[in-house]
Amino acid sequence: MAQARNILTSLPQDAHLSVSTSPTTTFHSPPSSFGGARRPVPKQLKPFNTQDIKILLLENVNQSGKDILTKQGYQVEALKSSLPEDQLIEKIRDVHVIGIRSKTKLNQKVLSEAKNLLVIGCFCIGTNQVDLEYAAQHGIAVFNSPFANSRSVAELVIAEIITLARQLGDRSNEMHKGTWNKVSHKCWEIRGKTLGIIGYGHIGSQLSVLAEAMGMSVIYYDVVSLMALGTSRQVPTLDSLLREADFVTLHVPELPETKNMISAAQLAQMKDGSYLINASRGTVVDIPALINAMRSGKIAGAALDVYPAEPRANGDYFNNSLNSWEEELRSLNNIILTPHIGGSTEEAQRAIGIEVGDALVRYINQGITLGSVNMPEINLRSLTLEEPDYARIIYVHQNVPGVLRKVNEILGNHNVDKQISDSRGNLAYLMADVSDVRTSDLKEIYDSLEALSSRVLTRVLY
Ligand SMILES: NC(=O)c1ccc[n+]([C@@H]2O[C@H](COP(=O)([O-])OP(=O)(O)OC[C@H]3O[C@@H](n4cnc5c(N)ncnc54)[C@H](O)[C@@H]3O)[C@@H](O)[C@H]2O)c1
Ligand SMILES: O=C(O)CC[C@@H](O)C(=O)O
Repeated sequence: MAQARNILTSLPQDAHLSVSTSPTTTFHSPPSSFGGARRPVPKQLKPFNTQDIKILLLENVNQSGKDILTKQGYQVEALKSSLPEDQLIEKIRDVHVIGIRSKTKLNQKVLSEAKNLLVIGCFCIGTNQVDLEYAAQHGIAVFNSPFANSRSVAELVIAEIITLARQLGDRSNEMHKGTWNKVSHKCWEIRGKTLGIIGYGHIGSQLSVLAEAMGMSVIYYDVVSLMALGTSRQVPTLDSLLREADFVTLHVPELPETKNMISAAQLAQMKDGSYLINASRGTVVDIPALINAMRSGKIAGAALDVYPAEPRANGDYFNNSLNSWEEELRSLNNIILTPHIGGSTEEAQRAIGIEVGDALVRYINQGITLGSVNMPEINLRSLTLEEPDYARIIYVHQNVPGVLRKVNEILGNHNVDKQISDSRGNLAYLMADVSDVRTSDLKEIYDSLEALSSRVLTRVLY
Protein backbone atom coordinates (compact mmCIF):
# COMPACT_ATOMS: atom_id res chain seq x y z
CA MET A 1 0.00 0.00 0.00
CA ALA A 2 0.99 3.63 0.47
CA GLN A 3 2.05 4.37 -3.08
CA ALA A 4 0.32 7.75 -2.93
CA ARG A 5 1.67 8.31 0.57
CA ASN A 6 5.25 8.06 -0.70
CA ILE A 7 5.57 11.70 -0.94
CA LEU A 8 7.93 13.16 -3.45
CA THR A 9 6.66 15.54 -6.06
CA SER A 10 8.14 15.21 -9.50
CA LEU A 11 10.30 18.17 -10.30
CA PRO A 12 12.75 18.48 -13.20
CA GLN A 13 15.63 16.14 -12.42
CA ASP A 14 18.29 18.76 -11.78
CA ALA A 15 16.14 21.60 -10.49
CA HIS A 16 17.10 23.18 -7.18
CA LEU A 17 14.50 22.69 -4.50
CA SER A 18 11.89 25.38 -4.42
CA VAL A 19 11.00 27.08 -1.19
CA SER A 20 7.54 28.22 -0.29
CA THR A 21 7.52 31.74 1.11
CA SER A 22 4.49 31.22 3.31
CA PRO A 23 5.64 30.48 6.84
CA THR A 24 3.71 27.89 8.70
CA THR A 25 1.22 29.32 11.14
CA THR A 26 1.35 26.35 13.43
CA PHE A 27 4.98 25.58 14.10
CA HIS A 28 7.84 27.82 15.07
CA SER A 29 11.49 27.12 15.58
CA PRO A 30 12.91 28.25 18.88
CA PRO A 31 14.98 31.44 18.59
CA SER A 32 18.60 30.72 17.71
CA SER A 33 19.91 32.96 20.46
CA PHE A 34 18.70 35.36 23.12
CA GLY A 35 18.40 39.11 22.84
CA GLY A 36 17.93 40.91 19.57
CA ALA A 37 18.92 38.13 17.18
CA ARG A 38 16.78 37.90 14.07
CA ARG A 39 14.48 34.93 14.37
CA PRO A 40 14.88 32.54 11.43
CA VAL A 41 11.65 32.21 9.50
CA PRO A 42 10.46 28.60 9.58
CA LYS A 43 10.21 27.07 6.18
CA GLN A 44 6.93 25.52 5.17
CA LEU A 45 7.77 22.02 4.10
CA LYS A 46 5.68 20.66 1.27
CA PRO A 47 4.43 17.12 1.64
CA PHE A 48 3.18 17.54 -1.89
CA ASN A 49 1.17 20.40 -3.29
CA THR A 50 -0.89 21.39 -0.29
CA GLN A 51 -4.00 21.86 -2.39
CA ASP A 52 -3.80 18.19 -3.37
CA ILE A 53 -4.20 17.03 0.22
CA LYS A 54 -7.70 15.72 0.72
CA ILE A 55 -9.22 15.72 4.18
CA LEU A 56 -12.50 14.20 5.29
CA LEU A 57 -13.92 15.41 8.59
CA LEU A 58 -16.83 13.45 10.04
CA GLU A 59 -19.11 13.86 13.07
CA ASN A 60 -19.37 17.64 13.09
CA VAL A 61 -15.78 18.52 13.96
CA ASN A 62 -15.61 22.03 15.41
CA GLN A 63 -15.10 25.00 13.09
CA SER A 64 -11.79 25.81 14.82
CA GLY A 65 -10.31 22.56 13.48
CA LYS A 66 -11.78 23.05 9.99
CA ASP A 67 -10.36 26.59 9.83
CA ILE A 68 -6.82 25.44 10.70
CA LEU A 69 -6.87 22.82 7.96
CA THR A 70 -8.57 25.01 5.36
CA LYS A 71 -6.06 27.82 5.95
CA GLN A 72 -3.29 25.46 4.91
CA GLY A 73 -4.89 25.18 1.49
CA TYR A 74 -5.93 21.56 1.92
CA GLN A 75 -9.18 20.32 0.39
CA VAL A 76 -11.50 19.81 3.35
CA GLU A 77 -14.85 18.05 3.17
CA ALA A 78 -16.77 18.20 6.46
CA LEU A 79 -19.86 16.13 7.24
CA LYS A 80 -22.07 16.45 10.31
CA SER A 81 -22.55 12.75 11.01
CA SER A 82 -20.57 9.52 10.86
CA LEU A 83 -21.02 7.28 7.79
CA PRO A 84 -22.27 3.71 7.36
CA GLU A 85 -19.31 1.39 6.80
CA ASP A 86 -19.80 0.96 3.03
CA GLN A 87 -19.92 4.74 2.47
CA LEU A 88 -16.96 5.24 4.79
CA ILE A 89 -14.90 2.75 2.81
CA GLU A 90 -15.84 4.47 -0.45
CA LYS A 91 -14.74 7.86 0.89
CA ILE A 92 -11.64 6.79 2.82
CA ARG A 93 -10.04 5.34 -0.31
CA ASP A 94 -9.58 8.82 -1.66
CA VAL A 95 -8.34 10.84 1.33
CA HIS A 96 -4.96 11.53 2.93
CA VAL A 97 -6.37 12.60 6.28
CA ILE A 98 -9.52 11.67 8.18
CA GLY A 99 -10.89 13.46 11.22
CA ILE A 100 -13.41 11.64 13.40
CA ARG A 101 -14.96 11.66 16.87
CA SER A 102 -16.17 8.68 18.87
CA LYS A 103 -18.63 7.07 16.43
CA THR A 104 -16.57 6.31 13.35
CA LYS A 105 -15.06 2.85 13.59
CA LEU A 106 -11.72 2.74 11.80
CA ASN A 107 -11.17 -0.99 12.03
CA GLN A 108 -8.87 -3.16 9.96
CA LYS A 109 -11.51 -3.70 7.28
CA VAL A 110 -11.93 0.04 6.75
CA LEU A 111 -8.25 0.94 7.09
CA SER A 112 -7.14 -1.73 4.65
CA GLU A 113 -9.04 0.21 1.98
CA ALA A 114 -7.41 3.50 2.93
CA LYS A 115 -4.57 3.31 0.45
CA ASN A 116 -3.77 7.03 0.57
CA LEU A 117 -4.29 7.61 4.26
CA LEU A 118 -1.43 9.34 6.06
CA VAL A 119 -2.94 10.37 9.36
CA ILE A 120 -6.05 10.08 11.53
CA GLY A 121 -7.23 12.86 13.84
CA CYS A 122 -9.52 11.78 16.69
CA PHE A 123 -11.19 15.04 17.71
CA CYS A 124 -11.90 13.61 21.17
CA ILE A 125 -10.14 11.78 24.02
CA GLY A 126 -11.06 8.18 23.22
CA THR A 127 -9.14 6.31 20.52
CA ASN A 128 -10.81 2.91 21.09
CA GLN A 129 -12.73 3.38 17.82
CA VAL A 130 -9.46 3.09 15.83
CA ASP A 131 -7.35 -0.03 15.30
CA LEU A 132 -4.21 1.75 16.50
CA GLU A 133 -1.91 -1.20 15.97
CA TYR A 134 -3.01 -1.82 12.39
CA ALA A 135 -2.71 1.89 11.65
CA ALA A 136 0.83 2.03 13.05
CA GLN A 137 1.92 -1.03 11.10
CA HIS A 138 0.79 0.71 7.93
CA GLY A 139 2.49 4.01 8.72
CA ILE A 140 -0.73 5.83 9.60
CA ALA A 141 -0.23 8.13 12.58
CA VAL A 142 -3.11 8.75 14.99
CA PHE A 143 -3.57 11.89 17.10
CA ASN A 144 -6.19 12.80 19.72
CA SER A 145 -6.87 15.48 22.29
CA PRO A 146 -6.03 13.87 25.63
CA PHE A 147 -7.66 16.29 28.08
CA ALA A 148 -9.35 19.28 26.39
CA ASN A 149 -12.82 18.04 27.36
CA SER A 150 -11.98 16.55 30.78
CA ARG A 151 -13.36 19.52 32.71
CA SER A 152 -16.62 19.42 30.74
CA VAL A 153 -17.14 15.77 31.65
CA ALA A 154 -16.30 16.39 35.32
CA GLU A 155 -18.80 19.27 35.49
CA LEU A 156 -21.51 17.12 33.88
CA VAL A 157 -20.97 14.43 36.50
CA ILE A 158 -21.27 16.94 39.35
CA ALA A 159 -24.57 18.11 37.86
CA GLU A 160 -25.74 14.50 37.61
CA ILE A 161 -24.85 13.68 41.22
CA ILE A 162 -27.11 16.48 42.48
CA THR A 163 -29.80 15.73 39.90
CA LEU A 164 -29.97 12.08 40.97
CA ALA A 165 -29.80 12.83 44.70
CA ARG A 166 -32.78 15.20 44.37
CA GLN A 167 -34.66 13.21 41.69
CA LEU A 168 -34.72 16.38 39.60
CA GLY A 169 -35.25 14.57 36.29
CA ASP A 170 -38.44 12.94 37.51
CA ARG A 171 -39.78 16.12 39.14
CA SER A 172 -39.12 18.08 35.97
CA ASN A 173 -40.79 15.42 33.78
CA GLU A 174 -43.84 15.45 36.04
CA MET A 175 -44.13 19.24 35.82
CA HIS A 176 -43.81 19.05 32.03
CA LYS A 177 -46.77 16.68 32.11
CA GLY A 178 -48.74 19.08 34.33
CA THR A 179 -48.30 17.22 37.67
CA TRP A 180 -47.26 18.95 40.91
CA ASN A 181 -45.44 16.38 43.10
CA LYS A 182 -43.62 18.00 46.05
CA VAL A 183 -41.59 15.25 47.78
CA SER A 184 -38.61 14.96 50.09
CA HIS A 185 -38.74 11.19 50.56
CA LYS A 186 -35.36 9.73 49.51
CA CYS A 187 -34.08 13.10 48.32
CA TRP A 188 -30.69 13.92 49.77
CA GLU A 189 -27.99 16.56 50.08
CA ILE A 190 -24.70 15.47 48.59
CA ARG A 191 -22.71 17.05 51.42
CA GLY A 192 -21.05 14.34 53.51
CA LYS A 193 -21.80 11.58 50.99
CA THR A 194 -19.05 9.41 49.53
CA LEU A 195 -18.19 9.55 45.85
CA GLY A 196 -16.39 6.49 44.46
CA ILE A 197 -14.42 7.26 41.29
CA ILE A 198 -13.33 4.32 39.14
CA GLY A 199 -10.40 5.49 36.99
CA TYR A 200 -8.49 8.43 38.53
CA GLY A 201 -7.04 9.87 35.32
CA HIS A 202 -7.65 13.28 33.76
CA ILE A 203 -11.41 13.25 34.32
CA GLY A 204 -11.54 11.25 37.55
CA SER A 205 -8.99 13.45 39.31
CA GLN A 206 -10.61 16.70 38.12
CA LEU A 207 -13.95 15.41 39.39
CA SER A 208 -12.35 14.55 42.72
CA VAL A 209 -11.44 18.20 43.33
CA LEU A 210 -14.89 19.47 42.35
CA ALA A 211 -16.69 16.88 44.48
CA GLU A 212 -14.65 17.73 47.58
CA ALA A 213 -15.48 21.39 47.07
CA MET A 214 -19.15 20.35 47.29
CA GLY A 215 -18.52 18.68 50.65
CA MET A 216 -18.29 15.08 49.44
CA SER A 217 -15.76 12.52 50.63
CA VAL A 218 -13.89 11.00 47.69
CA ILE A 219 -12.46 7.52 47.31
CA TYR A 220 -11.07 6.11 44.09
CA TYR A 221 -9.97 2.87 42.53
CA ASP A 222 -7.41 2.69 39.73
CA VAL A 223 -5.18 -0.05 38.35
CA VAL A 224 -2.17 2.15 39.00
CA SER A 225 -1.17 3.82 42.22
CA LEU A 226 -1.90 7.55 41.89
CA MET A 227 -1.40 10.59 44.06
CA ALA A 228 -4.57 11.46 45.98
CA LEU A 229 -5.76 15.03 45.44
CA GLY A 230 -7.11 16.96 48.42
CA THR A 231 -8.28 14.55 51.09
CA SER A 232 -9.35 11.84 48.65
CA ARG A 233 -8.18 8.27 49.22
CA GLN A 234 -7.22 5.45 46.90
CA VAL A 235 -8.82 2.12 47.81
CA PRO A 236 -7.14 -1.19 47.00
CA THR A 237 -9.97 -3.00 45.21
CA LEU A 238 -13.02 -2.30 43.13
CA ASP A 239 -15.13 -4.20 45.67
CA SER A 240 -14.02 -1.99 48.53
CA LEU A 241 -15.00 1.09 46.53
CA LEU A 242 -18.39 -0.38 45.64
CA ARG A 243 -19.12 -1.27 49.27
CA GLU A 244 -18.28 2.20 50.59
CA ALA A 245 -19.53 4.68 47.98
CA ASP A 246 -22.95 6.36 47.87
CA PHE A 247 -22.28 7.45 44.28
CA VAL A 248 -20.14 5.39 41.89
CA THR A 249 -18.84 7.01 38.71
CA LEU A 250 -16.81 5.42 35.93
CA HIS A 251 -13.91 7.11 34.12
CA VAL A 252 -11.96 4.25 32.56
CA PRO A 253 -11.11 3.68 28.88
CA GLU A 254 -12.79 1.03 26.75
CA LEU A 255 -10.53 -2.01 27.07
CA PRO A 256 -11.11 -5.75 27.15
CA GLU A 257 -10.54 -5.55 30.95
CA THR A 258 -13.16 -2.83 31.42
CA LYS A 259 -15.91 -4.57 29.43
CA ASN A 260 -18.90 -5.06 31.78
CA MET A 261 -16.73 -4.13 34.77
CA ILE A 262 -20.02 -3.16 36.41
CA SER A 263 -22.35 -6.13 36.07
CA ALA A 264 -24.77 -8.00 38.38
CA ALA A 265 -22.04 -9.11 40.83
CA GLN A 266 -20.64 -5.58 41.20
CA LEU A 267 -24.09 -3.99 41.49
CA ALA A 268 -24.86 -6.46 44.28
CA GLN A 269 -21.76 -5.18 46.16
CA MET A 270 -22.99 -1.59 46.04
CA LYS A 271 -24.80 0.02 48.99
CA ASP A 272 -28.59 -0.22 49.01
CA GLY A 273 -30.03 2.95 47.49
CA SER A 274 -26.74 4.06 45.91
CA TYR A 275 -26.31 5.65 42.48
CA LEU A 276 -24.32 4.76 39.36
CA ILE A 277 -22.97 7.17 36.73
CA ASN A 278 -21.28 6.18 33.48
CA ALA A 279 -19.82 8.80 31.15
CA SER A 280 -16.87 6.66 30.01
CA ARG A 281 -17.78 4.07 27.36
CA GLY A 282 -20.98 2.10 26.85
CA THR A 283 -19.30 -1.28 27.08
CA VAL A 284 -18.20 -0.70 30.69
CA VAL A 285 -21.65 -1.22 32.26
CA ASP A 286 -23.83 -4.28 31.73
CA ILE A 287 -27.05 -2.33 31.15
CA PRO A 288 -29.56 -5.20 31.51
CA ALA A 289 -28.00 -5.91 34.94
CA LEU A 290 -28.38 -2.22 35.83
CA ILE A 291 -32.05 -2.31 34.77
CA ASN A 292 -32.65 -5.23 37.15
CA ALA A 293 -30.80 -3.50 40.00
CA MET A 294 -32.87 -0.34 39.53
CA ARG A 295 -36.13 -2.24 39.34
CA SER A 296 -35.36 -3.98 42.62
CA GLY A 297 -34.55 -0.64 44.28
CA LYS A 298 -30.96 -1.66 45.00
CA ILE A 299 -29.78 1.21 42.82
CA ALA A 300 -31.73 4.43 43.48
CA GLY A 301 -30.71 6.25 40.33
CA ALA A 302 -28.35 6.23 37.38
CA ALA A 303 -26.97 8.55 34.73
CA LEU A 304 -25.77 7.17 31.41
CA ASP A 305 -24.08 9.26 28.73
CA VAL A 306 -22.68 6.38 26.67
CA TYR A 307 -24.11 3.15 25.24
CA PRO A 308 -22.73 0.01 23.60
CA ALA A 309 -24.34 1.07 20.30
CA GLU A 310 -25.05 4.74 19.62
CA PRO A 311 -27.00 6.40 16.80
CA ARG A 312 -24.93 7.82 13.95
CA ALA A 313 -26.45 11.28 13.82
CA ASN A 314 -28.67 13.75 15.60
CA GLY A 315 -32.34 13.00 14.98
CA ASP A 316 -31.74 9.23 14.80
CA TYR A 317 -33.90 7.10 17.08
CA PHE A 318 -32.73 5.74 20.42
CA ASN A 319 -34.80 2.56 20.57
CA ASN A 320 -34.65 -1.23 20.63
CA SER A 321 -33.38 -1.42 17.07
CA LEU A 322 -29.97 -0.32 18.41
CA ASN A 323 -29.85 -2.01 21.82
CA SER A 324 -32.52 -4.57 22.78
CA TRP A 325 -33.11 -3.05 26.24
CA GLU A 326 -33.57 0.60 25.30
CA GLU A 327 -37.34 0.77 25.90
CA GLU A 328 -36.90 -0.80 29.35
CA LEU A 329 -34.15 1.66 30.21
CA ARG A 330 -36.29 4.60 29.21
CA SER A 331 -39.17 3.41 31.39
CA LEU A 332 -37.14 3.54 34.66
CA ASN A 333 -37.49 6.26 37.28
CA ASN A 334 -34.63 8.53 38.29
CA ILE A 335 -32.43 7.76 35.34
CA ILE A 336 -30.71 10.48 33.34
CA LEU A 337 -30.05 9.51 29.72
CA THR A 338 -27.89 11.86 27.70
CA PRO A 339 -26.66 11.47 24.09
CA HIS A 340 -22.88 11.21 24.70
CA ILE A 341 -22.50 14.90 25.52
CA GLY A 342 -19.92 14.65 28.31
CA GLY A 343 -17.36 16.57 26.25
CA SER A 344 -19.85 18.61 24.26
CA THR A 345 -19.28 22.19 25.33
CA GLU A 346 -18.24 25.15 23.22
CA GLU A 347 -15.01 25.44 25.21
CA ALA A 348 -14.04 21.80 24.87
CA GLN A 349 -14.92 21.41 21.21
CA ARG A 350 -13.09 24.57 20.21
CA ALA A 351 -9.98 23.55 22.15
CA ILE A 352 -10.07 20.05 20.65
CA GLY A 353 -10.45 21.46 17.13
CA ILE A 354 -7.35 23.61 17.62
CA GLU A 355 -5.25 20.93 19.32
CA VAL A 356 -5.96 18.15 16.83
CA GLY A 357 -5.99 20.51 13.82
CA ASP A 358 -2.52 21.77 14.77
CA ALA A 359 -1.22 18.24 15.34
CA LEU A 360 -2.43 17.21 11.89
CA VAL A 361 -0.77 20.18 10.22
CA ARG A 362 2.51 19.54 12.03
CA TYR A 363 2.44 15.92 10.96
CA ILE A 364 1.43 16.54 7.36
CA ASN A 365 3.85 19.41 6.79
CA GLN A 366 6.77 18.51 9.04
CA GLY A 367 6.40 14.84 9.96
CA ILE A 368 6.37 15.70 13.68
CA THR A 369 4.69 13.00 15.75
CA LEU A 370 4.55 14.72 19.15
CA GLY A 371 1.32 13.60 20.85
CA SER A 372 0.74 10.65 18.52
CA VAL A 373 -0.97 7.76 20.29
CA ASN A 374 0.46 5.01 18.08
CA MET A 375 3.87 6.17 16.83
CA PRO A 376 7.16 7.05 18.51
CA GLU A 377 7.16 10.76 19.40
CA ILE A 378 9.67 12.51 17.15
CA ASN A 379 10.48 16.18 16.66
CA LEU A 380 13.32 18.12 15.04
CA ARG A 381 13.62 21.90 15.03
CA SER A 382 12.09 23.18 11.83
CA LEU A 383 14.06 24.07 8.73
CA THR A 384 14.20 27.75 7.95
CA LEU A 385 14.03 29.87 4.85
CA GLU A 386 17.77 30.42 5.25
CA GLU A 387 18.36 26.76 4.45
CA PRO A 388 17.32 26.54 0.80
CA ASP A 389 18.55 23.18 -0.40
CA TYR A 390 17.54 21.08 2.55
CA ALA A 391 15.10 18.21 2.66
CA ARG A 392 13.56 16.26 5.50
CA ILE A 393 13.61 12.51 5.11
CA ILE A 394 11.16 10.45 7.12
CA TYR A 395 11.50 6.72 7.20
CA VAL A 396 8.98 4.66 9.19
CA HIS A 397 10.22 1.12 9.47
CA GLN A 398 10.00 -2.17 11.27
CA ASN A 399 12.07 -2.12 14.42
CA VAL A 400 14.52 -4.85 13.43
CA PRO A 401 18.32 -5.01 13.78
CA GLY A 402 20.49 -3.42 11.12
CA VAL A 403 18.06 -0.87 9.68
CA LEU A 404 19.87 2.24 10.87
CA ARG A 405 23.12 1.02 9.30
CA LYS A 406 21.39 0.57 5.95
CA VAL A 407 19.57 3.90 6.17
CA ASN A 408 22.78 5.70 7.02
CA GLU A 409 24.56 4.03 4.13
CA ILE A 410 21.92 5.56 1.89
CA LEU A 411 22.05 8.97 3.55
CA GLY A 412 25.83 8.77 4.02
CA ASN A 413 26.69 10.36 0.68
CA HIS A 414 24.94 13.53 1.78
CA ASN A 415 25.36 15.97 4.60
CA VAL A 416 22.99 14.80 7.33
CA ASP A 417 22.54 18.00 9.27
CA LYS A 418 20.46 16.52 12.06
CA GLN A 419 18.81 13.18 12.67
CA ILE A 420 16.62 11.49 15.27
CA SER A 421 15.14 8.06 15.62
CA ASP A 422 12.94 6.34 18.16
CA SER A 423 10.90 3.17 18.39
CA ARG A 424 7.63 2.05 19.90
CA GLY A 425 7.09 -1.68 20.02
CA ASN A 426 7.94 -3.12 16.65
CA LEU A 427 7.74 0.19 14.81
CA ALA A 428 10.49 2.80 14.47
CA TYR A 429 10.46 6.35 13.11
CA LEU A 430 13.50 8.10 11.73
CA MET A 431 13.71 11.74 10.74
CA ALA A 432 16.77 13.30 9.12
CA ASP A 433 17.39 16.77 7.69
CA VAL A 434 19.80 16.60 4.77
CA SER A 435 21.48 19.65 3.22
CA ASP A 436 22.74 20.44 -0.27
CA VAL A 437 20.41 18.06 -2.00
CA ARG A 438 19.00 18.34 -5.49
CA THR A 439 15.83 16.74 -6.69
CA SER A 440 17.73 13.95 -8.40
CA ASP A 441 19.44 13.15 -5.06
CA LEU A 442 16.09 13.02 -3.35
CA LYS A 443 14.71 10.65 -5.93
CA GLU A 444 17.68 8.37 -5.39
CA ILE A 445 17.39 8.52 -1.58
CA TYR A 446 13.70 7.91 -1.78
CA ASP A 447 14.00 4.92 -4.13
CA SER A 448 16.77 3.38 -2.04
CA LEU A 449 14.80 3.68 1.20
CA GLU A 450 11.71 2.29 -0.49
CA ALA A 451 13.70 -0.74 -1.59
CA LEU A 452 14.65 -1.71 1.99
CA SER A 453 12.70 -4.69 3.28
CA SER A 454 12.08 -2.91 6.61
CA ARG A 455 10.14 -0.07 4.99
CA VAL A 456 6.69 0.88 6.24
CA LEU A 457 6.55 4.42 4.84
CA THR A 458 8.98 6.85 3.23
CA ARG A 459 8.29 10.57 3.03
CA VAL A 460 10.46 13.30 1.60
CA LEU A 461 9.48 16.82 2.63
CA TYR A 462 11.21 19.89 1.25
N1 LIG B 1 -18.74 11.02 27.76
C1 LIG B 1 -17.86 11.69 27.10
O1 LIG B 1 -18.19 12.55 26.29
C2 LIG B 1 -16.41 11.44 27.33
C3 LIG B 1 -15.50 12.49 27.18
C4 LIG B 1 -14.16 12.23 27.39
C5 LIG B 1 -13.72 10.97 27.72
N2 LIG B 1 -14.63 9.96 27.83
C6 LIG B 1 -14.18 8.61 28.21
O2 LIG B 1 -13.63 8.69 29.51
C7 LIG B 1 -12.49 7.85 29.56
C8 LIG B 1 -11.56 8.35 30.63
O3 LIG B 1 -11.03 9.58 30.24
P1 LIG B 1 -9.72 10.21 30.94
O4 LIG B 1 -9.34 11.36 30.12
O5 LIG B 1 -9.94 10.43 32.37
O6 LIG B 1 -8.69 9.02 30.71
P2 LIG B 1 -7.29 8.81 31.41
O7 LIG B 1 -6.54 7.92 30.53
O8 LIG B 1 -6.71 10.11 31.82
O9 LIG B 1 -7.68 8.03 32.75
C9 LIG B 1 -8.18 6.72 32.75
C10 LIG B 1 -7.79 6.07 34.07
O10 LIG B 1 -8.40 4.79 34.11
C11 LIG B 1 -7.47 3.91 34.71
N3 LIG B 1 -7.83 2.54 34.36
C12 LIG B 1 -7.60 1.86 33.20
N4 LIG B 1 -8.08 0.62 33.28
C13 LIG B 1 -8.64 0.50 34.51
C14 LIG B 1 -9.30 -0.55 35.18
N5 LIG B 1 -9.50 -1.73 34.60
N6 LIG B 1 -9.73 -0.33 36.44
C15 LIG B 1 -9.52 0.86 37.05
N7 LIG B 1 -8.89 1.90 36.46
C16 LIG B 1 -8.47 1.72 35.20
C17 LIG B 1 -6.14 4.34 34.17
O11 LIG B 1 -5.07 3.87 34.96
C18 LIG B 1 -6.30 5.86 34.22
O12 LIG B 1 -5.83 6.40 35.43
C19 LIG B 1 -11.91 7.94 28.14
O13 LIG B 1 -11.17 6.80 27.83
C20 LIG B 1 -13.13 8.07 27.28
O14 LIG B 1 -13.52 6.77 26.87
C21 LIG B 1 -15.95 10.17 27.64
O1 LIG C 1 -17.12 13.96 20.98
C1 LIG C 1 -17.20 12.74 20.94
O2 LIG C 1 -17.81 12.12 20.08
C2 LIG C 1 -16.48 11.90 21.98
C3 LIG C 1 -16.40 12.51 23.33
C4 LIG C 1 -15.67 11.62 24.32
O3 LIG C 1 -16.25 10.38 24.42
C5 LIG C 1 -14.20 11.50 24.05
O4 LIG C 1 -13.70 10.39 23.88
O5 LIG C 1 -13.54 12.55 24.05
